[in-house]
Amino acid sequence: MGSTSIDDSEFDFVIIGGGTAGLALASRLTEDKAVTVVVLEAGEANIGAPEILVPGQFGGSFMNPKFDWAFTTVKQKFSNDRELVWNRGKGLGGSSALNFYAWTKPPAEDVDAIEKLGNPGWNWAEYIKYSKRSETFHPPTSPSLDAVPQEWDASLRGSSGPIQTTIPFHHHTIDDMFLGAMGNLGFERLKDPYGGNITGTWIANANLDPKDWTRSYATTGYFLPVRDRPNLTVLTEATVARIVFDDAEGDAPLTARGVEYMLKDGGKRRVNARKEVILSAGTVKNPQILELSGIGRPEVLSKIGVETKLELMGVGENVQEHSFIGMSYELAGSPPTHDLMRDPEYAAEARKLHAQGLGPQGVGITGFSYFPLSSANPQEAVRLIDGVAASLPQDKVPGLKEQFELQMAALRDEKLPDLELVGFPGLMTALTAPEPGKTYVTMLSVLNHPFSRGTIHAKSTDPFDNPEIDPHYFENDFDLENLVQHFKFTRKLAQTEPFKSGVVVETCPGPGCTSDEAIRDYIKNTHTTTWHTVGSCSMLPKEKQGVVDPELKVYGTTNLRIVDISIIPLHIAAHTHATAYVIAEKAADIIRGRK
Ligand SMILES: Cc1cc2nc3c(=O)[nH]c(=O)nc-3n(C[C@H](O)[C@H](O)[C@H](O)COP(=O)(O)OP(=O)(O)OC[C@H]3O[C@@H](n4cnc5c(N)ncnc54)[C@H](O)[C@@H]3O)c2cc1C
Repeated sequence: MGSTSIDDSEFDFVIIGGGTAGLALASRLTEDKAVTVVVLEAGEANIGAPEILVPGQFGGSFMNPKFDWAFTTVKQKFSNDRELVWNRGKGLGGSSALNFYAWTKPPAEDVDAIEKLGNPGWNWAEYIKYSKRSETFHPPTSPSLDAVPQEWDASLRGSSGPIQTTIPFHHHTIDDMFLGAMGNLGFERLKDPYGGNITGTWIANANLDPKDWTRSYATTGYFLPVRDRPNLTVLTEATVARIVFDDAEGDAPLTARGVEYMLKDGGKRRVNARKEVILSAGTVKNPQILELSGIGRPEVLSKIGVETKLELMGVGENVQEHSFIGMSYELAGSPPTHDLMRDPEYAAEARKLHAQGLGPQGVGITGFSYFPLSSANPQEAVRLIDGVAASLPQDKVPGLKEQFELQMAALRDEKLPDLELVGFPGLMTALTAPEPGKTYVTMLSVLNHPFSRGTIHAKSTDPFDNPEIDPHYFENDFDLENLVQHFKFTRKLAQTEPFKSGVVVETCPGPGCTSDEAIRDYIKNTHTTTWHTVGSCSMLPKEKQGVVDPELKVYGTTNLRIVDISIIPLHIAAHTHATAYVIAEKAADIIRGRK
């Protein structure tokens, strides 16, 4: 790892972005000693940083430029003109260094839908094969197992992959309340949600290494064990400005020869690619890098004064975003939660205990539930589903019709989830301040399959100028109405035992928020990114506004691929960390000709 010593040198593969997928891919490609790889990462190495490694600090490094890009969206017309902050991981490991440790996988149908959109080989069977390759699951043992009684199906888990996963040892009272009340409302408790069925309630695993209860992520799992390979070079604080192509005659495909990158001091450098350039800079930055390289929508490129080398209408389009709202409740009897960390003495003691593999720092977000709209409110589900079917702009954008058909089929399928509810052990809503000595639960409602589509485009030729992010939140009314149903369902849950006796009062938004208009306003004023944005470089047929083909190659190029979650063309009901590794593992096989 270094900073400036690779000027003008040549590598077989140049990977842009040392994040989740980028590092995983670099590690797999350099298993072949004959292949050389360089990874260029805009952020710092951050190796050994306690802000990354020690769990239980959810959001603790948000807005810190060492760890967080802290992007902002443009004003959101349907969210009361708010500009939302989008935290995304910066530095080695990317967002895997910043995330909240929830290790989840999608329903099989969501992955199969990606194949149905024109991507042979991107299905559940392949997903599970590559997901197993990326992980080592550590079954909990006593005393963890006594604290959180669990069943699991070992056949669904990996046993020798780089990312360590387990069940956090800290037991939450709120999980008993939440999952107990869901059970009393008739929702099934799943033995193991990692086999393609997630509908029901369950305890999630976390990407924690039980050896010392620290974060297992792309850096510790994929990079550090191989950092001394002579064929792997990783350069940090190197911001890629653009990909450099050979001049192509007429409509001949473009061949990438290397990339230009900028050092912190503004110095411009170049590195060359013998075989391929691979873009793994994430959903937000990939479209900007393509556009600065002359690939994208001509009207976007001409606006910023970049000559169009390759017209590709899908670049920066089809952006899909999970968004969530929280509803907070004060807990009866103040059982321990993350809230106690606000007390400096308690936090210091927690850090000491963590060093011994004990205490609340090992806390995870574990109580999860996914369920269809119809089981939240059958009458409203019919009304809303019929309403959205009638409202969809079927032919406006190429490729959307097929996506919406799959989304409608999923909405009408009473076995598939449309709602996600997660129990966060602590106050995670911003409108009310926590009171000393009191503890809280925040029920998080997550929109998984939005119908609104956003855009992300470069707004200047300066690679340090972040792109214009416009997620078009709630442009399709169904997305808002779906969250209204989430909200009402959470109120019903709070009236169900044992949740009911476990809480004193709803603190946010509070019992005064009752009319549909007030609920909508609360959602618009408080919803936030769930940090899982996909789609800006969708894997779809080119005429459907695809950017990459099923081999992840950018249309109209001979040797430029995209490998990260930006290629997901239709959002999945899962947090996206595990899926980023699936994409990288599969990409490695595609590139090595082993698929
Ligand atoms: C706050 C937060 C919480 C989350 N919580 C969870 C969770 O609990 N569970 C879960 O499953 N998922 C979670 N996620 C989502 C998950 O972590 C991400 O979806 C996943 O890590 C994305 O991987 P990626 O490879 O697509 O992008 P990233 O990991 O973001 O990698 C992109 C990399 O490219 C670098 N880069 C960008 N531009 C340039 C450039 N011009 N030059 C060089 N390098 C560049 C970035 O710095 C970054 O390192 C969370 C994400 C965040 C941000």
